[in-house]
Amino acid sequence: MSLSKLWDGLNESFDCLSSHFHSLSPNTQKFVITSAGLVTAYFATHCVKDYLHKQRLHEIVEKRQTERNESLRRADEFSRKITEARRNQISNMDFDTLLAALKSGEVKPTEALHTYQWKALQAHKRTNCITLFIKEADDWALQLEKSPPEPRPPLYGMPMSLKECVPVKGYDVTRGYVNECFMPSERDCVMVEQIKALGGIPFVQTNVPQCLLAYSCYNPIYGTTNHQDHKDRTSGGSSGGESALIGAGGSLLGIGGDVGGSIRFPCHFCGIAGIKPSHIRFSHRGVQGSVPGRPLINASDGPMAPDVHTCVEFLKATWSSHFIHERDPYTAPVTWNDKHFTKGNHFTIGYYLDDGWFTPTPALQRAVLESKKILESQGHVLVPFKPPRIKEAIAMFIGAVSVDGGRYLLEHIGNDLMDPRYKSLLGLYKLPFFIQDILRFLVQPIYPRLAHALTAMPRNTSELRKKYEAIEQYRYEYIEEMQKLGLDAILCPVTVTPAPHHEVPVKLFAVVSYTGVFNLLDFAAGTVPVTQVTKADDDALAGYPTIDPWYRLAKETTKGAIGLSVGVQVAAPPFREEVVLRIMQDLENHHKHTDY
Ligand SMILES: CCCCCCCC/C=C\CCCCCCCC(=O)NCC(=O)O
Repeated sequence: MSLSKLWDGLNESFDCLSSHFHSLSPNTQKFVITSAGLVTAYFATHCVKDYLHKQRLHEIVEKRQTERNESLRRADEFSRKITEARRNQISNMDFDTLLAALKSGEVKPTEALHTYQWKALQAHKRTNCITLFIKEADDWALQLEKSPPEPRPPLYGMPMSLKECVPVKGYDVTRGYVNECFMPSERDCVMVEQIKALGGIPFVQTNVPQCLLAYSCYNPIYGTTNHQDHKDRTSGGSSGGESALIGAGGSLLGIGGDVGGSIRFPCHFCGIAGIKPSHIRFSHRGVQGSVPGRPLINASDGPMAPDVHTCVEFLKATWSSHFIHERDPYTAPVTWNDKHFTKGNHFTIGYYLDDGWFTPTPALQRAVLESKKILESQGHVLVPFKPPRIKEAIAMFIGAVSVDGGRYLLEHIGNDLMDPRYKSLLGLYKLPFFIQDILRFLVQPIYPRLAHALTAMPRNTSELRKKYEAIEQYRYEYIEEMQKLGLDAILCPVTVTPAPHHEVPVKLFAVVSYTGVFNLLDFAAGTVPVTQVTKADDDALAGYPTIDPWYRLAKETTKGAIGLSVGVQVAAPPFREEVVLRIMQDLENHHKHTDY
């Protein structure tokens, strides 16, 4: 339609309305004018309020960025308190060597701290992984130096990094929301209390995606964190600041959190190791996840490190006493079980390459097959395992994190500055249920998996109760399948792709079937790097399915990913964390002696 035609049309409509208006009685005319005025005033007030709110949020971001720059500057200044030669010397130490040097007094806690402040800054330049340095760390290190030389606590002087949502007194837990800036935690969470009691020094907080329910890493306060070697790819999420920092050498040990894979995705993407214990082995007092009120999908904190061995040492130390249970009686009083971890133990392990819901790209399947062979060569018994009803399990997972139909996320992101990349996901949540039903009907023939995801959210309390009942049943069904085969643990892919491009994860949420199932089951689940994407894997992508937009996206983002790290996932029922770690350690030991 040409502009002049449009103009003529508008004029005609206006004339028509105007003649109708003049034919009305004076009182009705007054009523129409007043109502129009009120409606206009309402919308104008709303727009102004919204504008002022956004302005205030931008000011908060600016203030926080100034504070962050000052925090980085200060850390840089402190990191220069030791000579470059000494720093290089400490820098080259692995976890065991540094810990031994700290305990023997060969390295002082302040020296270790200054070295890691410097290394973290270098990692930050590559990845944008740091939110704030913890300025009290210097005092804590000095206090440790002044403490009597014996007995040295197990993590004496070891600098440790924390995902931003692990509460530290005096520091925010923003979860990437601007609205939650400048609301510092009033006390340390139990994990931080324990780290300090063990002699560890929390020294830096790391970036997360806004809302935490994502395996990418960007938010409007601190920006986007990238993979240490590929700016255009994500370091993962939601513990993506941790994986980038550790992957780039800026920390030897960090704490992440996991509700659907937030430790395992980033470890796999960045080529490091990590484990999410079952939630009953760590306290969650004061710890906020993406969405509160998930009785059957709980948050699990856990260690992330360059290697499995460091995770083991950390967990041995934290579970060496009843420290956690004494502070939080809702946790189980279970200490480290060395019998399960003993070297040479042989386990029966169920394995699968494909969960039947989302076929992994070639490198991720190869990683499982090669790990199977390695574990067999070490005396473990590997048997094929078909995880039960994964299609239903993913719907249970989505339903359990969206018990309110996504309201909590919509309200929090809707009232904040939003990264536009979240639009598509929030768009789905925004749709009223009857539109979701229509959409489901329309997409069923071409995109049946999305249609299935659209059935996942409970619509009333009765459906919610049924959802919880279904999860309880699923847990026992899964355990029974394992018991029938005499399985101690499961070996499977971590997800579907290696580190994807930043914008992919929020669209490709369906891959959470591989990680989310173990949150649903509350199993211990960890990730260890075992290989890298090869040219042959890239070529094999030609045969990868393209039957729906999710598959096409997975294929597209995996193209050209040669050299990217690939991990495998190991999982076992609650209180079998040590079994998971033993298997991960066996894989790691094999790779230590053979370059992959
Ligand atoms: C109308 C249907 C809408 C479906 C919307 C799907 C909602 C999200 C479901 C899955 C998200 C998958 C990403 C999970 C990544 C890891 C999340 C995690 O562990 N976060 C930590 C935390 O929550 O604290």
